[in-house]
Amino acid sequence: MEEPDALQELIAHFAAIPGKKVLVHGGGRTATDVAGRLGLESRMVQGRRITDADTLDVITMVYGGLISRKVVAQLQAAGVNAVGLTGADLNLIRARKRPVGEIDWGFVGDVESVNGDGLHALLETGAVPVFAAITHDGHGQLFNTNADTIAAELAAALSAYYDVTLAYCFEHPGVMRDLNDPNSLVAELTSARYRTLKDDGTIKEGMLPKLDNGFRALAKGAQHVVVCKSDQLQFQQPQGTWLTEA
Ligand SMILES: Nc1ncnc2c1ncn2[C@@H]1O[C@H](COP(=O)(O)OP(=O)(O)O)[C@@H](O)[C@H]1O
Ligand SMILES: CC(=O)N[C@@H](CCC(=O)OP(=O)(O)O)C(=O)O
Repeated sequence: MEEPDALQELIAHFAAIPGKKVLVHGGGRTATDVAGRLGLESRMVQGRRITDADTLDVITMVYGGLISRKVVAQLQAAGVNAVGLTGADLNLIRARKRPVGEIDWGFVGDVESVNGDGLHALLETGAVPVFAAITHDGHGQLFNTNADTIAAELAAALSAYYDVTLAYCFEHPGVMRDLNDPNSLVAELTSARYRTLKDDGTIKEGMLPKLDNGFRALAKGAQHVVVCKSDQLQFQQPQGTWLTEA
């Protein structure tokens, strides 16, 4: 979403999806860039950003401001009636501070609950919610929360109202056996196969939170989970990697 051309393409494909839809975005690269320009160093541990008070201000401005507004404006230009939200809006996503163990992540929140009724009511008005990766605790504290996790929690909550497909989009056709071979797509991924491919190093880095969250969403009721390229989004049966529980 942080490359203008890729964003334009994603917007066009997202706009073409029939039915009700929700978009979740991060913006970690831009947050790191803006923080650096303000003299703040960014530190990631286990893929999560250590978020002190200054960093929380930056991510609130970048995800909830700059990126959210740009995405909403481009969706409006594509004919999608988008509304930009954080988890604090309409009390949609509550979280609690990630407990301090060996590491204190600062203002990083783990999702506690999703206001499914509120989100369902919003979707039924015809609005298309666009979520920044920000949650709140209900007592005035905002949190930085991983975007893949938010998408999984929203998909699970919405599965009580709709037949939900959770799609994780990125630059490859899906989970690959070899990232340099475009013909090595893993079309179907069971949790057992995931463990094997993780253990032998085939699946790593940024793909791990997508798949961990994807399998959790399936276990919590989401009907379908796919990892794919954004150009597959408009198809009813996108090509990509479909997660299955067995
Ligand atoms: N087996 C795999 N198949 C596809 N992508 C993989 C695999 N293993 C690791 N990855 C990496 O996961 C990345 C996706 O995660 P990431 O870039 O962190 O996503 P985002 O920033 O959109 O959350 C890909 O760019 C790719 O480099
Ligand atoms: C707690 C935590 O790490 N939050 C992420 C939220 C952004 C995200 O998840 O999205 P991208 O991967 O697209 O940046 C972060 O600040 O990087």
